[in-house]
Amino acid sequence: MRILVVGAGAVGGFFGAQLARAGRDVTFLVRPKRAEVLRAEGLSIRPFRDEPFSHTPKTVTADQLDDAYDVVLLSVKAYGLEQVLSDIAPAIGPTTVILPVLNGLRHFDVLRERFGAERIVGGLCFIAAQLSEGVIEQIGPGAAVIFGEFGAAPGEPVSDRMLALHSAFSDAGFSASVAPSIEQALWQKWVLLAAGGALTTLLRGPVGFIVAAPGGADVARGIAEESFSIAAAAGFALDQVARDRALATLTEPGSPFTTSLYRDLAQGLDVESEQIVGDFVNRAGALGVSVPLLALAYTGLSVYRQSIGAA
Ligand SMILES: NC(=O)C1=CN([C@@H]2O[C@H](COP(=O)(O)OP(=O)(O)OC[C@H]3O[C@@H](n4cnc5c(N)ncnc54)[C@H](OP(=O)(O)O)[C@@H]3O)[C@@H](O)[C@H]2O)C=CC1
Ligand SMILES: CC(C)(CO)C(=O)C(=O)O
Repeated sequence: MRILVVGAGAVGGFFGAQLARAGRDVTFLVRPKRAEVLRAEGLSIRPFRDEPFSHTPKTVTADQLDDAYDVVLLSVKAYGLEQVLSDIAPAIGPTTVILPVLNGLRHFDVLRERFGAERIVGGLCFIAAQLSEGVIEQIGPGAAVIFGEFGAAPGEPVSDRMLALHSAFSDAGFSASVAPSIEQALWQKWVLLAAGGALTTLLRGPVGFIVAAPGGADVARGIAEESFSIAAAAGFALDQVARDRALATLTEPGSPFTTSLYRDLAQGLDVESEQIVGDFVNRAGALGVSVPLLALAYTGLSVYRQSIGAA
């Protein structure tokens, strides 16, 4: 199975290098500058509490793409998606599966519109990683990619292409699984991410600092409850186990938990606030759910984007 990983940043670089190290046929679609760096230095990965490794990646730039791949793993930031739509077009054939692991949900409609719903599968990842000084560093435990066919119900037989994807992604240094319902899995992750992203960017620190500050744990619980309400109103209520797990993540004393949204903001970079928090808040409005804390966080992120000239 030929896999094209689009973007060799924190997420694409980590999962792509792990897949390549496990012997899978992986090519990275990168922009010319990144291609140059990768040619000179390779991809250096520092897994969390594990041996660092380097990989010499097979790379291609958009102008060199001339045939279809079996799987296109999309791992760019949301604000890079527009450009990617035209860049990847030559890689998309009649049976290509496009597996995006971007955060949020908006990109699925954009991809369906451009490449046809039949080529898009649901996907998400769990990892805490960053690219700094040329090294992709996994900064917390656990790495997982979860995927599934849209519309497949729990208990239904898994489609052949999901079985093939599962086999291609298995035993490669991270967890890979087919979700019983990818819609539910996407919402469950969105709740954790939007709540965690809103909380850590609003109060500007990791969960451990927030819950140790006066009123911090109340804000965390308030944001979690607002987030649970949006998912429930949208028809994707989290079960008690998932709620308890999310709440524990957002209120654990001493926890270093942040989010990619927070880490980007802390480094003065552009943030995916529209896709992660804005879309969430707007959906709450459309569903008649009151979310004052999430809305406040969204306002703060919008001010931040103006301050860095991104909006
Ligand atoms: N980092 C994390 O811990 C997690 C991130 N995510 C999500 O994963 C997605 C990717 O995030 P992340 O990996 O952190 O982001 P990064 O910014 O680290 O990586 C994105 C990469 O995409 C590349 N890129 C952008 N446009 C193109 C293009 N047209 N062609 C080829 N490459 C391109 C950039 O390359 P260039 O060098 O050319 O700019 C960059 O290396 C986001 O939606 C994020 O929210 C999800 C879970 C955890
Ligand atoms: C859910 C979480 C926090 C970890 O995968 C994430 O997706 C992110 O930081 O972007």
